[in-house]
Amino acid sequence: MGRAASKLYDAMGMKPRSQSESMSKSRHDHADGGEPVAIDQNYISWLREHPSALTSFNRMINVAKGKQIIVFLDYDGTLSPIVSDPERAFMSDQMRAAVCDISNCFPTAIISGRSREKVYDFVKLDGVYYSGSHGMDTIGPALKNNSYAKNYQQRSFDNEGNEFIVFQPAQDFLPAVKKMLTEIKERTQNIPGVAVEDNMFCLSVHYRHVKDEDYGKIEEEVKFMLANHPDFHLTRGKKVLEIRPSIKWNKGDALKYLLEAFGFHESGDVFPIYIGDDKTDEDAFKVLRERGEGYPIIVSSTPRDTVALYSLHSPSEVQLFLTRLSQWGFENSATTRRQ
Ligand SMILES: O=P(O)(O)OC[C@H]1O[C@H](O[C@H]2O[C@H](CO)[C@@H](O)[C@H](O)[C@H]2O)[C@H](O)[C@@H](O)[C@@H]1O
Repeated sequence: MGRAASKLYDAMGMKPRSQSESMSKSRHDHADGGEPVAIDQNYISWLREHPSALTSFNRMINVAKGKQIIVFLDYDGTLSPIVSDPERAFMSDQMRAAVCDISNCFPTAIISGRSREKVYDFVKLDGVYYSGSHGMDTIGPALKNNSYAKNYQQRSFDNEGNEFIVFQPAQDFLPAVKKMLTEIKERTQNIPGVAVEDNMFCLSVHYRHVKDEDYGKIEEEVKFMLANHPDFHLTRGKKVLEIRPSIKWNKGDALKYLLEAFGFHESGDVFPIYIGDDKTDEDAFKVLRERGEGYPIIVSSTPRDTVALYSLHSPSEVQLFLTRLSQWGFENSATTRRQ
């Protein structure tokens, strides 16, 4: 193990396991050439409050034993690294294999700010449930009765004849979103570097490639447009302004909806794991904290304000975590359930 890595673990009072050892090595191994390494003390302190889900793995499994594990994943920044072109946020084949293995062990859903179709195009796995538009467009298993508005749920069948439900609680907003898509494209077309992404029930206005001095113009245009659409509001993500319908529905509500659809509404027998990197994932972390169950995990390489209890440093660590979890799932298939 690298000198810096062992220093990090010493500082945290932890004895690294073999898997986390190799991951720490890639993060902190620059010291092996003899050069002094600056370890971010703030990150180390933050890690004490949000321990690595890899180093806490055995503790987690002890609590999860006998319960139904359900895995919820964000997409950008969690399953794929943040890249400069949103159209090229591809997932690696290794990550796809890890998610595929997980979905063969436990019910698995991906909840993203992107449109549901776009996430499916990136992930391309059929054994996974998808929720797009920050949870406003969710495919879940078909429960006979659930407590959600029937008029926003549509029953359907996949190619193998399995029944599922598409739940779109923001359906009434669709015509307005389409109009706003055209309007915001026109309003920002002369600002170099802007990219508008159609996420079906939400719109993303990306400014990653916009000059700092032009940022104000984008915000102004978005706010000007929103002034005429009081049913919508603005949220902020990573170099992106997001226009969303003002309904009380977010990734946390989608998580609750899916838990009920999986048959675990108010059940003490479930162990939901949610992994995400963005502000919008905090709503899902909150739900797990309020329910007092499961494992909210933030993906971050820097100290961040979060209600998540555990952390992973990067998508590569997410992959390690999923691989380790599915290995445990396969080895303990008698004590785990796959719906
Ligand atoms: O909920 P998520 O799956 O995390 O989606 C949130 C937004 O992610 C995407 O944008 C972010 O990732 C891009 C690719 O790495 C990056 O270029 C961009 O700057 C980030 O903001 C996606 O394009 C958005 O539509 C999602 O809302």
